[in-house]
Amino acid sequence: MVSIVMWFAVLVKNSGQCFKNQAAIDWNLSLYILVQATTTSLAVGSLVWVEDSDIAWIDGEVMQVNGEDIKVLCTSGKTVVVKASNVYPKDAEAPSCGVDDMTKLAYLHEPGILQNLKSRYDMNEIYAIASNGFFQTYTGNILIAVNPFRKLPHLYDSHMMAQYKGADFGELSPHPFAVADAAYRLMINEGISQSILVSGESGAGKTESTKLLMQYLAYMGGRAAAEERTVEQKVLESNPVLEAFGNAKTVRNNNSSRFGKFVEIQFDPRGRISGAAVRTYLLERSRVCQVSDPERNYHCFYMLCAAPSEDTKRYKLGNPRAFHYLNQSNCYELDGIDDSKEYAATRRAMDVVGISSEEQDAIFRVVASILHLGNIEFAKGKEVDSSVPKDEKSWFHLRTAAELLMIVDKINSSIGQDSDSKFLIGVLDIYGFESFKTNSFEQFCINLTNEKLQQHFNQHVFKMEQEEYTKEEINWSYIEFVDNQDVLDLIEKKPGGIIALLDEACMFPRSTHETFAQKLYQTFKNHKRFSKPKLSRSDFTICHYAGDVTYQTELFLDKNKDYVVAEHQALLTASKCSFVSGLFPPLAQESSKSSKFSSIGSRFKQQLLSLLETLSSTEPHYIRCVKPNNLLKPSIFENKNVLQQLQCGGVMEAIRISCAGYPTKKPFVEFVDRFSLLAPEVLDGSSDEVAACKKLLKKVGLQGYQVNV
Ligand SMILES: Nc1ncnc2c1ncn2[C@@H]1O[C@H](COP(=O)(O)OP(=O)(O)OP(=O)(O)O)[C@@H](O)[C@H]1O
Repeated sequence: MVSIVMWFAVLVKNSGQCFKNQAAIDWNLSLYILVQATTTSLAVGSLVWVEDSDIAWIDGEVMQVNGEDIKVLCTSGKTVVVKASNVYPKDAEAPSCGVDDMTKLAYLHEPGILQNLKSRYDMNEIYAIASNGFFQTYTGNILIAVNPFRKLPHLYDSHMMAQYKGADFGELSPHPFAVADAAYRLMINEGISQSILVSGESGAGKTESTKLLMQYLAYMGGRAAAEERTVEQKVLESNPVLEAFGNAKTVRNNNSSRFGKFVEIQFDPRGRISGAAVRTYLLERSRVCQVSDPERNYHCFYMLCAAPSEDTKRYKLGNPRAFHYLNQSNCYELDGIDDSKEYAATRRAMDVVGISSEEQDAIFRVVASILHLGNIEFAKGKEVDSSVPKDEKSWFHLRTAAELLMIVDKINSSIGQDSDSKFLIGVLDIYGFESFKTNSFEQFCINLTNEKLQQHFNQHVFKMEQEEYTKEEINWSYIEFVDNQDVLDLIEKKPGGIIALLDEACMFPRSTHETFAQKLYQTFKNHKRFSKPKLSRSDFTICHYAGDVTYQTELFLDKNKDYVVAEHQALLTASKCSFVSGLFPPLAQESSKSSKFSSIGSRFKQQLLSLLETLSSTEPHYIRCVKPNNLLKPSIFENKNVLQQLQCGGVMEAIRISCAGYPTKKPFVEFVDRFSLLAPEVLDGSSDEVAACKKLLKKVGLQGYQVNV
């Protein structure tokens, strides 16, 4: 028998005190118990989980206990001997269909969570709650959404929205509607702005979840149809417009958003939508000029090529195969998608959003020009090192170039912001943590975002736990706050952080990625979150909260530089098309040399700062999207893949934080039910559940529990 260390903390919540605005959840006595099991007993016959190289965790039965060595017969038939510290107890009573709220699991550990998600997924139950949120406010909960890769329309129809309206969180199955509903009601009842942070890797389902949240918020905050387009219609229709210009087929997702976005929905005091704003982050610009097989460029290019003939004639377009920016890849069509229909739908959505037909024409003219620009070939010029466009056609096309996502400005001005709005619900759809074989500047920025959001999450959860324990007079002094400030300092401290050093390198003409890497090695040689991989001359590794990532610096300098060549700027500013000239307003004359330098890294850092400021004034809710397989197919749940995403999404870290406190909560009555067999005499009928719990705990002689009544 291995040592038993168990903590029991029995908390009592006085009825009414915690559920101010909640009527339906009947916590009756409002009592619950927090139980922390740091290690558990292992005896012959115990059911356990052991690590497995193929499927991450496999279950089995303990055959022999030999000190620290445990012999386990796995369900696969093989026998393994493992260290006791690597063995986790399996709950023999866990329902085979899983539980929708994982805080109800008897053991809140990695294999238990994985098993629960898998059993649910096998039954098309794609949502589950992880991490014990805070019942007082319903914030801090994490909804896990596993991509079904199949249509489940019954989950999202108007009947479903009606069901979630007004239902208490936890009363119905976990769902994005439940999260949106909780956020909406908290906003109305408490007058506090809310945010819903949706993250996950590419193809995990962030955009789909975001759309569901927006759909629900529009349903709750919509007004009766007026003669004009309503704000919520505009907000919803901004999605297809953004997708047309900012989404593309990649190997990981046929409709991948190549930018992050924060949609801020503003409400009036009566809870009706009164305005909205979209903020976007880090559009992948390089895709416009460079696409690799079998990916596609942004959808809008193919749509325009498939437009009705009067439009294609006007824009002098035709077969996408004729354009260099599209024919670098052999993929032109998408399964089940008709680009000509998408073109019409995008035009309709632009109408709804309030983009006039002249503006639409200007936008599509720019899109067409980009395709033509890509076909310009250059010939050697007369002067040394110079080149000239090969022919007249090329000169014509050179006058029109633009940056696509400026469309966002148009959407924002058209939807309109409500400057009087006191509260808002923000929905953040942002790329999750990324770690590939090669990681460049984009991954660096994405991972910085995730570090910042993780810190925000940690602080929030920790603060809430602290408040909860203080209220219950539970001693929490031993709970350590996990902080990742050191990684953030490493990346963004000014002066001296990686971004600052990168900016410095970009300003210095003789810098190369190698000199930049050398500078990093020198500066951070003793930093515990930084290392130089052996055998590499220019890579560096950061130890992120979600794991180590090695970055290749080759393109860091080029990708960080952000300027438009002065001559190009002048040319575009002079455009007779006001849409084009508006994209490149003239620069202020007096700007000094240093302020002229603008870097993507620093600008992104500022954007993040402002995002975090907004988020800090809100109560956060979390949705972690999980992609169960890389084949984008239904019914395949790859354990290792999922586990890695749970780690990267901070789910495991969140659970670790919870485990630092009291991870498992059970009502008193359940506790007595489950453990009274240890001392059946406590159920003598003379005492209530609280007293029975106390007697039980005393009887079994456990140390280290707290009872607060
Ligand atoms: N709830 C869902 N029901 C049915 N299918 C879904 C659901 N969520 C996602 N999918 C499928 O998965 C695809 C990818 O989802 P989505 O575009 O939302 O991913 P993403 O996380 O936003 O990816 P990226 O970061 O690449 O933009 C969708 O096009 C859809 O086919």
